[in-house]
Amino acid sequence: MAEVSELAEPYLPPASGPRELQHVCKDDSEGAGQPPPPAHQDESQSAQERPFVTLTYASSLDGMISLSPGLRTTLSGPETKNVTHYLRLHHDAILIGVGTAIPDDPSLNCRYPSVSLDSQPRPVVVDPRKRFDVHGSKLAQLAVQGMGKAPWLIHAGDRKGLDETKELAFERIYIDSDRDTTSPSVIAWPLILRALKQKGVDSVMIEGGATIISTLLCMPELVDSVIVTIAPTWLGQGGVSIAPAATVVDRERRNSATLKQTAWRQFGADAVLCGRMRLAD
Ligand SMILES: NC(=O)C1=CN([C@@H]2O[C@H](COP(=O)(O)OP(=O)(O)OC[C@H]3O[C@@H](n4cnc5c(N)ncnc54)[C@H](O)[C@@H]3O)[C@@H](O)[C@H]2O)C=CC1
Ligand SMILES: Nc1nc(O)c(N)c(N[C@@H]2O[C@H](COP(=O)(O)O)[C@@H](O)[C@H]2O)n1
Repeated sequence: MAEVSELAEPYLPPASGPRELQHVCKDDSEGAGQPPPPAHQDESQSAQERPFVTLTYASSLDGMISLSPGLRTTLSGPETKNVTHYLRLHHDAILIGVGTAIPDDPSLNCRYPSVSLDSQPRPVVVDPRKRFDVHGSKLAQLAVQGMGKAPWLIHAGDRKGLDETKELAFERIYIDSDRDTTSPSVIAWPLILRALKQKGVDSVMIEGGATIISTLLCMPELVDSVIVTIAPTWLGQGGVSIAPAATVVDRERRNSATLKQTAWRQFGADAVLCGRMRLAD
């Protein structure tokens, strides 16, 4: 536990404890080896209107997060799964997309012994068109058993016409779709994050899947920390990879996303990389 907190604490939401950086691998990249600034150091408008956002996932050495679309794939060993539970305990909410919720049927709770329901994170599923059958899900089951908070389901829809629907085991939240896109089921991320903030969520850990992580890596202004487990294995072609959209400036390819203030540590056979998003020049 001490090793996890030594590595992760500087990258956690502000209320989560002291922020001193240790165990940093020195390299030549910007900020490596330097203590990262306190969370939300530049208090921009967006930082106040949204929760602290951590992106986290487990990746293979070929940048894959599952063997094939919709196939739950274990990459983290027990030691790094423990890191995930530590991180879950330090966030108000855990968010995934419906593309993960349907195949994985996840629990999304912190499975440390004797964690009270009050300290459990709120599971949130972005499911614009209500594809997820929450009634039979593990999330609803855990909520009824008092082992996790009732999940929130985010749907695309006109808030004026549809009130929030609350049930014992889950709650539906409707957010207008993004008027800037042609798809009626795409919700702008600032609106999703603002809705969470308005409902009292001060920190959210976004665990996947590939679509959501890849999208948010292209929105560094919305992301405070990135924590990636790297497992010493290759999943092979045909897997689901994390790959932000290509960036082309003046017809030249540029890196799409880069971390700064990185810190690494080994847990079992896996490495855990922590960093902050470098904003585009
Ligand atoms: N190794 C790891 O750490 C993890 C692996 N996974 C794996 O990832 C795979 C799933 O990835 P994906 O299929 O990409 O699914 P995803 O979980 O990223 O969900 C994508 C779906 O979420 C909804 N969505 C996303 N952004 C939205 C927005 N802005 N507005 C409205 N709706 C939005 C859409 O319905 C979209 O089809 C699974 O195989 C799962 O096992 C998932 C999480 C973590
Ligand atoms: N940290 C991590 N390592 C892996 O190897 C994974 N496959 C995932 N997946 C994410 O964790 C969710 C499952 O959580 P529960 O154990 O059911 O609580 C899954 O839905 C992905 O978001 N994560």
